[in-house]
Amino acid sequence: MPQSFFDRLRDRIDRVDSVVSVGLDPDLSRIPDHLREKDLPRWAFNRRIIDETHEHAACYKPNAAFYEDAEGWRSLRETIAYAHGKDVPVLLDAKRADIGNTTRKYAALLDEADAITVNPYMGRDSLQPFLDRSEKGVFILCRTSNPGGSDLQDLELSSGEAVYERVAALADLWNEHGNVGLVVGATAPEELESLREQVPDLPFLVPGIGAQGGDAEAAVEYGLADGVGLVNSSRGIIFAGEDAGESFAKVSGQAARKLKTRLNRHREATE
Ligand SMILES: O=C(O)c1cc(=O)[nH]c(=O)n1[C@@H]1O[C@H](COP(=O)(O)O)[C@@H](O)[C@H]1O
Repeated sequence: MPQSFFDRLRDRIDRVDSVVSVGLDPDLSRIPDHLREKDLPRWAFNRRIIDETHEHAACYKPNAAFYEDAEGWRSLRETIAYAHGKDVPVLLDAKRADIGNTTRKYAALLDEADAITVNPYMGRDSLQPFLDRSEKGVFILCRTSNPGGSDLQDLELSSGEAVYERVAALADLWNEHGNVGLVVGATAPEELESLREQVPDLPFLVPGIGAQGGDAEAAVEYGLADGVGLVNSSRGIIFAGEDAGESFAKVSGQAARKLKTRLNRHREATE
C-alpha cells in the first residue's frame, strides 16, 4: 500500500524540521520585471523561489487562482514536478467540490498534486471522489481566515453548535482513510483552540499569518495533531524580496528560514 499523505508529510516535517507551507501565489503584477519576458513567467519565478526555500518547506501550496489561464496551467505543472524533484509534497489550494459527476473530474487534480483544499458546502457526495483517494490529503475548509469567515461559519445551528464545528464533526466522520485535515485560519485563534480539542487527530492547514496578521503562536500550538500540520505563508515569503531585483529569491529563502525558526520556537515550547 502506498504511504499516506500524512505519513509522507510527517517524514518531510522531520527531515527539514519545519512545518512551513510556502504558498506559491505568483501574482503576475508583483513578479520581478526581468522575469516577465520569459515564456512562462510564473514558472520562472516559482523555480527560483523553490531553489531558495525548499530546505525550509514542509510543503508547497500553489493556489489555483494564480494559474487559471493557459500559461498558468503550464507553469503550475512545471512547478509541481520541480517541487517533487526536490522531494517536497505539493498541496494544491483549489477549494473545489461540485455535484458528483463534476467533482469526479475535479478529483483528477490529485493525479499530480499530493493534497488539495476542498469546500464542504455541498456535502459529502461532493467530496467523496477526493476522500476516496486514500493516499492523497484532503483539507476541508472549516473556519477560514478572511474577515467574512464568520458570516456563515460562525452561525449557530439548532443543535447549539456553530457551522464550523459541524464541519469539523463531519470531516472527522468522513475521515475513513485517515487522509482528512481541516483549514483553520490563524486569524481565528479561539476557534483554532476549540477545534483542536474537538478533533484532536485531524491535522490543520493554518493560513493567515504574515500578510493577514494572524497568530503564529496559536497556529503552531493548535494546528498540529501529534506534530503533523502546516502553517502557511504566501506573500510574506514569495514577495519578501520584491525590492531586491534579481536577488529576490534569496530574500524569500531568508524569509522562509526565519519563519521556520520562529515556528520551531513555538513547537519546542508546546512539546
Ligand atoms: O485554503 C487556504 O489555503 C486559505 C484558507 C483561508 O482561510 N485563508 C487563506 O488565506 N487561504 C489561502 O492561503 C493563502 C494566504 O496567502 P497570504 O495571505 O499571502 O499568506 C492564499 O492562497 C489564500 O487563498
